[in-house]
Amino acid sequence: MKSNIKAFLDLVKERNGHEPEFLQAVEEVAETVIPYIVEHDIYYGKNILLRMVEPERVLQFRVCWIDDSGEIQVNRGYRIQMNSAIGPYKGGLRFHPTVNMSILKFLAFEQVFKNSLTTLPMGGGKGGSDFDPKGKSDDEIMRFCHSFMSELFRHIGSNTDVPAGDIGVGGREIGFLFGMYKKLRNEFTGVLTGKGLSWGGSLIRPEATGYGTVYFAESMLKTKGLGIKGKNVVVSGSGNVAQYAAEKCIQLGAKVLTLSDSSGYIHDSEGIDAKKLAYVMELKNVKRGRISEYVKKYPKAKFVAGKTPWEVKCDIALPCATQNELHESDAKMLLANGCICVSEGANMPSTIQAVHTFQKAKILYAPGKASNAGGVATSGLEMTQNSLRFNWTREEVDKKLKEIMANIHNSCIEYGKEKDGYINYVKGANIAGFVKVADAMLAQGVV
Ligand SMILES: NC(=O)C1=CN([C@@H]2O[C@H](COP(=O)(O)OP(=O)(O)OC[C@H]3O[C@@H](n4cnc5c(N)ncnc54)[C@H](O)[C@@H]3O)[C@@H](O)[C@H]2O)C=CC1
Ligand SMILES: O=C(O)CCC(=O)C(=O)O
Repeated sequence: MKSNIKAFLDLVKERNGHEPEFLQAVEEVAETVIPYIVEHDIYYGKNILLRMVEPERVLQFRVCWIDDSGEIQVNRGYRIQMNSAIGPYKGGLRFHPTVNMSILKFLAFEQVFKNSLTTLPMGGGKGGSDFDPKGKSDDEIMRFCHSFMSELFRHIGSNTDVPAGDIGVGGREIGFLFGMYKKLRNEFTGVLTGKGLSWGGSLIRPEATGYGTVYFAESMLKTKGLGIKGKNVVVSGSGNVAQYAAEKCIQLGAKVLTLSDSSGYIHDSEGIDAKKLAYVMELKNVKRGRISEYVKKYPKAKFVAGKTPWEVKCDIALPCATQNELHESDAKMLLANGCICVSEGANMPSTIQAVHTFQKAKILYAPGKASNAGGVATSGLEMTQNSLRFNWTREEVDKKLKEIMANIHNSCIEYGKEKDGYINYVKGANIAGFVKVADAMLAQGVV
């Protein structure tokens, strides 16, 4: 078995050697899916995984825009259309200076499995730009988004490819992108999700990724007869996913101790309550400030510069910032401090070594493609509402989100339960995600 995995990874490495994040995401899937393929004749010998690691289409384009001082800026725009076997390409756009082909291909690859797990008819894609929104005026953001869409509009559509937000792309950016798409196409369709409520958005979409991550943690804890109430929770990040993960933890009676950004983390040993979280939301979403400012407002809290929050003692860890933010040494520290549950809000926040450390200790560990799927699932619900030209209530969407997260948890148990009863959520998510896409690819032939 090991030689099958190695031979496959060597081939992928040969073609994509300069893309470390993509190779990491592929390795994590290959470790569990290749043994499954070898044991199942219908998938064996058909190079299905080899087909799945090759994007159906890769788009790269120039994005020129004029900054507030009148200077012409040039960025790179991308869209990776990874797999459309079970539905139109679907996945977010990331605007961050670190964006490159490796990062977007890893995200698009993960998205294929994640979207399949939701049970909704969505293929996988991802895109974005190396544009850095930090420090830009609203006008500059608008000019950039308009320019970005003036090329992307040719390649997307409500039945072709439906982008949404990710790091650096929230409601403001989706608005500007939608405005330009509508102008160029002269049509009002659900081509993007994460839209404002008055122009086609869904209730709960902003909350969905963070809420879903906590619902998934609840399901995992339940397998041990435990709950979230009264637990100490460490959250990384302070953006969309982190904010709503923290909000749901607070609502369920847990104590949220930390939040972070790329400059460091804040530790509030008294707990971040709803009022303090409202301050963070204003700070991050309106003033677009740094998390370190929290300690000026709440001086009993401390700011730890240049570090991640994994050194803080907790029961539950929710990594909600970015890829590879949790290393093997962090995993060991979390275990030594008594952490029993890790539910990933971010995409691939734990390194492969950190994942193996959690699994060896047999704690509850969920990979992002399962635990953060609530965001894209609710995007799927937004697409449905757009097609129906109808809006569901907050309660209806939240109920559907809870059901979807529970179904994903059940799929992980179905495909990931080991002989000794340990639930390997990585194996479960990878195989359950793979089966649906692979079956569709087999049915559609070699295309
Ligand atoms: N927005 C969504 O619906 C979904 C997002 N995700 C993932 O969740 C993660 C966070 O995304 P959002 O909250 O949407 O983005 P955001 O732009 O709202 O927030 C990103 C957060 O990550 C922090 N961050 C970024 N780079 C960092 C670094 N190098 N070190 C420490 N912190 C860093 C930022 O300071 C910010 O707090 C990403 O991995 C994203 O791919 C996953 C599923 C859906
Ligand atoms: O809602 C979407 O389509 C995008 C969500 C996303 O980018 C993700 O799940 O990582």
